[in-house]
Amino acid sequence: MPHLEETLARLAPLAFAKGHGTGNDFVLIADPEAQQDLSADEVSALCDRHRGIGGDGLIRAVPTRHVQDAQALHAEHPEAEWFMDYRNADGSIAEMCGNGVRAFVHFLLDQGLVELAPGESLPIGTRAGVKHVAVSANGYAVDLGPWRFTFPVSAEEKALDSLVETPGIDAARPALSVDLGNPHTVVALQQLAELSAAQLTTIPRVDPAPPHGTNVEFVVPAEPLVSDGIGHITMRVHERGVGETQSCGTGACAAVIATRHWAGYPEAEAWDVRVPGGVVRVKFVPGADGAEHVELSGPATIVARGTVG
Ligand SMILES: N[C@@H](CCC[C@H](N)C(=O)O)C(=O)O
Repeated sequence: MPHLEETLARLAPLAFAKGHGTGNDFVLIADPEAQQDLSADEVSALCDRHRGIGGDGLIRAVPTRHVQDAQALHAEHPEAEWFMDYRNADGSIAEMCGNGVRAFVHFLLDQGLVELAPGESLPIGTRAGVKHVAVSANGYAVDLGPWRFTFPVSAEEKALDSLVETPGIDAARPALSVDLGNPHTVVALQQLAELSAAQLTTIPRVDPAPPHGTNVEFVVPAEPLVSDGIGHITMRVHERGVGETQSCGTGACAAVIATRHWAGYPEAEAWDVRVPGGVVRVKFVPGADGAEHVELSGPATIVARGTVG
């Protein structure tokens, strides 16, 4: 791998913004002419926290029509003008990012690349299909579409499909896998003290190992789980391709999906997920396709704009 400083120097002058959603932070790049298809080394250099800009991921805003592996999506959904090209901090590609897609729309608005009237939603192309993002009371809400258990589970089963070993947690714990376009493995813990004790500086060992890796969420349900119609859980996450992050939007949805299943589908109009970086809200909404969709909402902020070099 070339020296990090040389990699960054070659990219100069590259305009970027830095943003986050509940502390899940991103380097954001506008690429309207599709001239910045960055290599894994370039992404990890930009995301380096000591010698780069720093971020859990990098998001390139590129017109969908210019993205080679999104041609089918573009043909089917020409309305999704902008594509969220999401990369983890290590340069790997991820299919979806819930906090990222809110930051992405905030960035498009900030750069004057789109307009979003109150009550309207903006269709965004992603590797997990088209997602609609609208302004919400707490920032932005994204319809992440239908979700599924990675392995089929009946509503009656309190299913657990894998075991997760984590330093700081005494024994391997059972977990449930959820697919939100990207992979998740949710581990239920009983106590907040156990959640704090988990050491997430190394990758939790998931057995059987998911073929493309996974994001691992550790979740503690509140007692009572639902109060005043709102479900409450606390979560920490180890993200694939990154490490522990302050928040993970798709992870929060996976954690709610698993918790609701384990709890026998209690009535709740929404779920608040407390993460180290704040709170995101998860709702189940009927989709136009007849399937149950999961909606994520929360803040998105731009903290800086600059140029590499
Ligand atoms: N932080 C994101 C998820 C980012 C991608 C993830 N690390 C993966 O590899 O699947 C979110 O807010 O959803």
